Amino acid sequence: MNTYPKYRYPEPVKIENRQWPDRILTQPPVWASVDLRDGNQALPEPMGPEHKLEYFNMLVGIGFKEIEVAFPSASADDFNFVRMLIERNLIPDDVRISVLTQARRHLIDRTIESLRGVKHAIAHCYVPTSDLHGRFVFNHNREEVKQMAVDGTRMVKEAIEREGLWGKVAYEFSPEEFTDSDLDFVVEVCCAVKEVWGPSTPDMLILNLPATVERRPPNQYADMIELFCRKFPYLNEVGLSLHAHNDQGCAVAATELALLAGATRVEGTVFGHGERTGNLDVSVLALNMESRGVRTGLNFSNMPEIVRIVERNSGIEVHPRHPYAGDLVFTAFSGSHQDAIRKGFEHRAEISEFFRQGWKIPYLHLDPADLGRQYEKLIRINSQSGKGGVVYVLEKEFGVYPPKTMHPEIGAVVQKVVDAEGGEINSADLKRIFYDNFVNAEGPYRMENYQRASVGDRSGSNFSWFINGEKHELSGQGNGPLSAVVHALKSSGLMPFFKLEDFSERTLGKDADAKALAFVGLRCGEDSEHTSLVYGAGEHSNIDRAAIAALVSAMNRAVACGALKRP
Ligand SMILES: CC(=O)SCCNC(=O)CCNC(=O)[C@H](O)C(C)(C)COP(=O)(O)OP(=O)(O)OC[C@H]1O[C@@H](n2cnc3c(N)ncnc32)[C@H](O)[C@@H]1OP(=O)(O)O
Ligand SMILES: CC(C)C(=O)C(=O)O
Repeated sequence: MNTYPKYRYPEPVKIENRQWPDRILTQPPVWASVDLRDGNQALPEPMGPEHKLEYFNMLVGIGFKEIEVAFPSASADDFNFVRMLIERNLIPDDVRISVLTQARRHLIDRTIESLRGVKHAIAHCYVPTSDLHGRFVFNHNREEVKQMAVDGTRMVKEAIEREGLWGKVAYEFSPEEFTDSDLDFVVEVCCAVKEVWGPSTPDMLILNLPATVERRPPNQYADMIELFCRKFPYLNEVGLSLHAHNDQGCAVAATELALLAGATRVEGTVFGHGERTGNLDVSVLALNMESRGVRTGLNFSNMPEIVRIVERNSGIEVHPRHPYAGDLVFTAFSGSHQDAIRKGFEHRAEISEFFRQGWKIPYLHLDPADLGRQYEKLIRINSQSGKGGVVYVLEKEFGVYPPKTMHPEIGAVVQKVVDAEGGEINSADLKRIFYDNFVNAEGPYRMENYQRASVGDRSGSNFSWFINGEKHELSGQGNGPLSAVVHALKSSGLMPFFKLEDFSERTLGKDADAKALAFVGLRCGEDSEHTSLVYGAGEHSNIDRAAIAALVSAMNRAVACGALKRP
C-alpha cells in the first residue's frame, strides 16, 4: 500500500548567503524567442511555413536577435522552413536562428543538414537530467544519462564541422527538467558537455537551465541558478540561459528572480504559448522591465498589431486580461477608478513634477500609448461607472466639457439608464443619453422668433414665449443676450423662481461652421435651505441661441425633476 503523501514541498537546494534578493535588474538579458518551436509544438494545429514566416518577421520586428525556428528532424515542414529562411536569405544579418534536436545521431545529422549555408545559427540539443526521466523514461542511470549528453554534444560538434559550419554555428545544451534534477549532477553533466565542446565564449556556448515543468516556487529556481553559478567552473565561457514554463503561473516571477541570480539569457514566447500552460511570456517580462525604466531592446509599441499576428497564426486568442496585450487591461469600469484616472490625466504635469517621474497615473502603471493603445478606450461605461468616467468619455471622445458642478447630474442620469438597460454602453450611446436628457430638453417652456435688438451697449431681445402652448410676446434688455431674456421673463411676471447661477459655453470643433454648446445652471427653489442646482445645455450654430436654448432646457429639466413648479 502506498503510504506516502500525494504531494510534497519541493526540497530546496542548500545555499548560504544568497545574493540575488538584494540585487535589482538594470540590464536586459539576451532575448531568445521559442515561439516557432516550443510555442508551435504546443498548438492544436502547428503553423505551416507561411504562418511561420509572418510570425518570424514579426519577431524580427520586435527586436529578437535569437529565434528558435524549428525542430527540423520532426517534419518536412519544419526542415523546409529552415531551408527557406536560409536559401531565400530571409534572416537579417544580426539575427541568429536556432534549431532543436534530441541527442540521437540521425536526428542531429538531419538538424545540422538543415543549417547548410547559414551565416550564423545555434544548434540546440537537450537531454533530460532528472532521475524521473533518466530512470523511468530512458531506463538509464546517471552515468548513462551523462554519456547521452556527452555523445550528443560530440555528434553535434562533428556534424557542424562536417557541414563546414564551425565558428558559425553556436551550441546550446539544455539539461531538460533542470529544476527537477540534482544540482551537483547537472553541474557534472554541463562540465562534461563544456569539455567536449572545448574553449568557448558566452555567445558560442549556451547552457540553458529549464524549468521544463514548473514544480518549484520562483525563489527556489533563483536559488538553483545562483548555486549553479557558484559551482560551474567555466561560467565566463558560457551564456547562462533560462527557460521557464508556467505550470504554477509563476514563470515571469521565476525568470525575474533567476535573472537576479545570475542568468544572462532568457527563452520564452511572445504571449506565453508553449506546452501545457505555456512558456515564459516574454512580452510581460520585457514590459515589466520597461515599466521599471530598463530599456530592453524589444519593441512592443504596436501591441494591437502584434496581437493580431499572433492570434491569426496561432489560432489562439489573447486573453482580454493578458497583462499589456489584453483588450481590457487599460480599461476602467468602476467609478472610483475612472474618476482617479481622469484626475491623473488632468494633473499629469504636476504629478510628474511631484514624483520626479515622467509617468505616474492612478491605476495605470504604464502609459498605454507606449504600446500603441488608445486613451479613448481607457474608460468604459457600465453600471459600476461613476460621473468621472462618464465625463471623461464625453470630454475625450466628443469635446463636450460640462462644468464640474454639472457632473453629478450627468452621472445620475447615465446611471439610471444603464441600470434600466443593463450591460455596458458604448460611447455613442453615452452621447445619445447626454443629448436626449440635457440638450434642448423639451417641457412646458418653448421659445420662438428670437431676435436680438441691441440698444447702445445693452443687449436687447424680442421673442415669442410659450408656456404649455400659450403664446406670449416678450422683450427685455440686459448685459448680454441671456440676461436680456431673463429680464424679459422677469418683467413679464412669467418667470418661475430661480437664479441663473452658472453659465459656460464652448465651441464643438474648430472650423467656421462649428456649433457652440452652452451650459446653464439654475438655482431653483424659493426656500433657501432647500434649493437645488439644475443644468440644461443648448447647442446652436449661433452662440447667443445656444445660451438661450440652454436656459430653456434647464427650465424644462427643472420642472421635470420637481425643482420648479409646473406652470
Ligand atoms: C521539453 C521539450 O519541449 S523537448 C522538445 C520536444 N519536442 C518534440 O518532441 C517535437 C518534435 N518531436 C518529434 O517529432 C519526434 O518526437 C522525433 C522526430 C524527435 C522523434 O520521434 P521518434 O523517433 O518516433 O521517437 P519519440 O518521439 O517517441 O521519442 C521517444 C524516443 O526518444 C528518446 N528520447 C527522448 N528524448 C531524447 C533526447 N533528448 N535525446 C535522446 N533520445 C531521446 C526516448 O528515449 C525514446 O526512445 P525509445 O524509443 O528508444 O524508447
Ligand atoms: C528543450 C527544452 C529547453 C525545453 O523545451 C524545456 O525544457 O521545456
